Amino acid sequence: MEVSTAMWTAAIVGAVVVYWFVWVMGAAEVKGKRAVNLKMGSITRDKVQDKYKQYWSFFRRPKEDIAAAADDDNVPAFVDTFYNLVTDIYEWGWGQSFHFSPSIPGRSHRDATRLHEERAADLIAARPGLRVLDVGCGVGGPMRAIAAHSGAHVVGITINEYQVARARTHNRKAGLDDRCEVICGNFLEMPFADASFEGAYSIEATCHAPRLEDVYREVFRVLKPGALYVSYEWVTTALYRADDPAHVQTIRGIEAGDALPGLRAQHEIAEVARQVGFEVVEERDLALPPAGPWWTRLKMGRIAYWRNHLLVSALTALRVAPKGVVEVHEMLYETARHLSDGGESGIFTPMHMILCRKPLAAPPPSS
Ligand SMILES: C=C(CC[C@@H](C)[C@H]1CC[C@H]2C3=CC[C@H]4[C@H](C)[C@@H](O)CC[C@]4(C)[C@H]3CC[C@]12C)C(C)C
Ligand SMILES: C[S@@+](CC[C@H](N)C(=O)[O-])C[C@H]1O[C@@H](n2cnc3c(N)ncnc32)[C@H](O)[C@@H]1O
Repeated sequence: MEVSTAMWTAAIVGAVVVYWFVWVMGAAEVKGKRAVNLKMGSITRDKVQDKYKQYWSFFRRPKEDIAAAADDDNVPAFVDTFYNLVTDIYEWGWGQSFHFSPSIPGRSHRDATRLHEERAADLIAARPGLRVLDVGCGVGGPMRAIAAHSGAHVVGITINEYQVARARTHNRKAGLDDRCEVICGNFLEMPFADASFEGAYSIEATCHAPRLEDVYREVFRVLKPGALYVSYEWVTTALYRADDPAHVQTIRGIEAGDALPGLRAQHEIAEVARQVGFEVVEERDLALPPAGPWWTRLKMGRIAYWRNHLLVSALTALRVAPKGVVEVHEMLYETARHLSDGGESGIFTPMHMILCRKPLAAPPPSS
């Protein structure tokens, strides 16, 4: 073979490999983002690394320190920063639904995710003609599944502007923008009138609230009497021992890498719901058998991790992705390790389900 032919062949093979690596493998989820489009939300390129450092020094502290420094009120702002940093990576590597679901033998992750979302819609009896609130809606994966499944009109709220833009784009593309609305706001002080919704749900979102009662009280306020609310909560289980250093390390790792001001214990959830005036209809850990393990999807393996790591490193070196993405990706990888340790050891669940009803004649909530 002539030298020039060999060089051309090598160049073509190289181009195909790069194309496959970045555009095909880079879109880890079929409908996810591509790695070449990784932005960092509304943060300008030159500020990404600084924002990451600020985020990390805020959330790596234990909850007692966040509370002692009277930093509770700053939590929503740092949660907003967190979602600027991770939203594109989540979409790229996970899809448009930012939550876990029990694995189902023989079914894809996408099916398992959709069924977990439809279960929430069924629990609150969402149906055509009802106006339902999605508390902490992300980029709207669950909202679209629930609107399509139930026929209800869904209004989502998220603290992060960038997610609002992404969710609206996805809603339009899915042809669901007439039934899916997205509002930017704080779920601790919602911009909605009293008794303006006929149902509500939150999927792995209220764990970001420094005090769960603040968000439950707001949900209670905006629901009509008789309406149902279901939440999938992140909690520590009865197996968690605060005197076991390995347990503490796992839970601290989950909190720091997921912008959580402090995980609550499973038994506290119903107490808080009742305290704000809800009637608790049902409570169940959806991760318990016969449910298949939710954490297996997280065990991406060294090869997949290195592929993604190499990709974000290369894109940063080429200045396609902003500086700081590699650090954020590294943090997520560590977080995934803590999450799967938490799942495997049984000390943590991301799907403690609580179904509540606002009583028809509401007694005054205790403060
Ligand atoms: C409910 C929340 C988020 C839950 C999950 C959607 C995310 C938690 C950890 C995330 C990930 C960890 C590892 C990443 C990996 C290193 C990267 O290459 C591709 C994306 C990940 C798989 C990423 C995807 C989303 C998570 C699973 C919290 C915040 C309350
Ligand atoms: C892990 S994501 C889950 C998103 C969505 N429920 C899903 O399953 O795809 C958590 C969501 O809660 C939102 N959130 C966190 N704190 C919030 C707050 N104080 N007000 C409004 N939204 C908030 C985040 O912006 C994000 O959209």
